[in-house]
Amino acid sequence: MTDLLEAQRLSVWYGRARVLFDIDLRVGPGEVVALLGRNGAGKSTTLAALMGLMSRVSGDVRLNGESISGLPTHRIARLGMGYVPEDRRVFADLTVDENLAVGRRPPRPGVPHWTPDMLFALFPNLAELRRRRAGQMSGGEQQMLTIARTLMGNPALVLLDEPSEGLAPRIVDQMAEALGAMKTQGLALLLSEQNSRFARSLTDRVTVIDRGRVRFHGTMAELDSRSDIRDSALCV
Ligand SMILES: Nc1ncnc2c1ncn2[C@@H]1O[C@H](COP(=O)(O)OP(=O)(O)OP(=O)(O)O)[C@@H](O)[C@H]1O
Repeated sequence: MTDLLEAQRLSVWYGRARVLFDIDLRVGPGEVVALLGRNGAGKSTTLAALMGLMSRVSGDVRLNGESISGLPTHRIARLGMGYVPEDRRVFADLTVDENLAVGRRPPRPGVPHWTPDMLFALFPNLAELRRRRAGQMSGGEQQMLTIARTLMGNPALVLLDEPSEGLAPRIVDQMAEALGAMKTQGLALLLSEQNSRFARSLTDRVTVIDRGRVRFHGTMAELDSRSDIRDSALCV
């Protein structure tokens, strides 16, 4: 079966400094893949490069078998890739309902078609705040709204950069539950995290990067038996 997302030999430079070295990565349809690594390992840069946000890049990235290397971000989004960066991207002056309306795109064949009601079932907190301006919501609520708005675009795959970062423990549990429900709907996810605790129950495969290089590809169970990788490349 064709992978939904496949990156081969992805390399990125910030100016003259190379920060990613030939990263290979793949996500199958409906699969959840965790990109793990310490602070500064290159997770955010990898996701930004996949989304077409980095200017100095080499390698090949394919979505549904078609090359998206060099395409501008809005074209990649239109082809079905959603992106939730680490810093929340809500329209602060717009209400929750209005933020969702801004994200709305036509349904896409073969992938979940999200409606506001489905999203409010996924994120019950947002249902109670429909008329609240996003700028007046907590960080966790804004994070949920960013994800919900991304889902309104009916993506086939969502890249999530450290979705549990900075959230209160109770909200982290809600986030993990929501990601599980997204997976159940058939959505593929590529999420970056510093450690393997969050979302481990929904992760099908793991890629560990360290100083811009892939150190490990495999299942969570295989990673659990690799104390060398966990000790040297992860925060545990
Ligand atoms: N704008 C930038 N200019 C120069 N170097 C950068 C820039 N952003 C990141 N880097 C460097 O690129 C490398 C990878 O950073 P990146 O943010 O991708 O790591 P990360 O694994 O996502 O870490 P974090 O958990 O802190 O987000 C680091 O060495 C970082 O210092």
